[in-house]
Amino acid sequence: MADNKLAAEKIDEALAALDGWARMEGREAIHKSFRFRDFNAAFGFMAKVALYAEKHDHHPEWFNVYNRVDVTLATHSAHGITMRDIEMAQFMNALI
Ligand SMILES: C[C@H](O)[C@H](O)[C@H]1CNC2=NC(N)=NC(=O)C2=N1
Repeated sequence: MADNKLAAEKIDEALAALDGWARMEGREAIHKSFRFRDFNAAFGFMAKVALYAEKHDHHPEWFNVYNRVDVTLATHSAHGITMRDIEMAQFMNALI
């Protein structure tokens, strides 16, 4: 079930195939820092992710400065990392 917290080994297995993503220290979440050519490219990425987020009712935590988008993914309702986070990370990686 997509809403169940994943076991540590499942997360590591998934992250091995997810370029740039890593577990966060001190929090059950995954993180990646994306760099783009400029703000327009960064914001275009965010716009596509925003549509995905609304469609799937799953929303990223992110911080944008110019061409940088720092993303943290966790499933708040599960207090941890679920397949929803892995699938969103896969979607983000497929956009770049
Ligand atoms: C009410 C609404 O469905 C929930 O708050 C959704 C919205 N987006 C969410 N996003 C994330 N990342 N985790 C959640 O638990 C979550 N819950």
